[in-house]
Amino acid sequence: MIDLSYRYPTSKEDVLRQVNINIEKGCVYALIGTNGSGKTTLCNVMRGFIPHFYNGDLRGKVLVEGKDIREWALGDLAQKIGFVFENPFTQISGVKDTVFEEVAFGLENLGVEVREIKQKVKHTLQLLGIEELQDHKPQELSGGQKQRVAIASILAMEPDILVIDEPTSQLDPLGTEAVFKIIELMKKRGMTIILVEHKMELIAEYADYVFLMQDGRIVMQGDAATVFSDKRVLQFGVTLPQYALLGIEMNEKGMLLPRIPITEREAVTTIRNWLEGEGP
Ligand SMILES: Nc1ncnc2c1ncn2[C@@H]1O[C@H](COP(=O)(O)OP(=O)(O)OP(=O)(O)O)[C@@H](O)[C@H]1O
Repeated sequence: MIDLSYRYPTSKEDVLRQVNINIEKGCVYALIGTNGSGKTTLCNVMRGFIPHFYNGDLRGKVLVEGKDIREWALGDLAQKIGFVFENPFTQISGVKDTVFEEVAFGLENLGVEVREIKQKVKHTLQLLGIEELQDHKPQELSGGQKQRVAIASILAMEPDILVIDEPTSQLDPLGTEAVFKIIELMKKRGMTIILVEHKMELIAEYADYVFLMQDGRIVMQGDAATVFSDKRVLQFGVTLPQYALLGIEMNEKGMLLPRIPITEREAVTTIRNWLEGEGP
């Protein structure tokens, strides 16, 4: 995205302001920022809903594989970029009787041949470890199961890029962990993932790169370790992973760690090494 600015038809001012970001293949990107900072709008641009569904005023460039997003047909873009909504209830079609059919739905819409659909659905269900749900009614699943089925229905279409907007906001810790295990698995398979998430510990664990938004602008960006060791993040109304907060506090009290840990694992090793070496 180059100098991207956008205003919804009904909004008085720009909700994206001169956004410059570069998304590389195979990395996990996290979008963070306070409510209303523009994260979902940016996702809407990435998946082509802006400008294809929303009018408004879009300036600057969004290039997908070198071609401007305005020139992509939405159908072609949908095959390339999968999108998982915050609320799995919106994603489940409501017209299919079983999970198997639900996951097949997108492929049917793409006109894929029946035999191939069956193979792909089976493979996806296996990959996500939810084969046992295949004959269940989608409407009768738990929130966490629904979210996994929603993700499966997107992954079955084998997109190159997955955009996930707050996938775990409605889930309990176990459901959340299951979704992040899927994200990790997809990353290992070379998928590019763009994630909106408020739980900083999870971002620290899984994301390679972080974009921090405020008022429609990208105000900080960098690899997760760099952004999360920087106390300025707090000025933008966003919290830091608890391990980073601990590290920063220790440094401020003169207990100088060689680096700010951002995950539990890093915190344990860094503090253990510090205790064994320099120590209190
Ligand atoms: N369809 C719309 N029409 C007009 N304005 C909109 C529309 N959708 C969002 N906005 C405005 O655009 C701004 C950015 O909203 P957006 O939903 O992108 O923020 P966000 O960072 O995703 O927030 P949240 O964390 O609450 O989901 C807000 O001021 C919001 O009111």
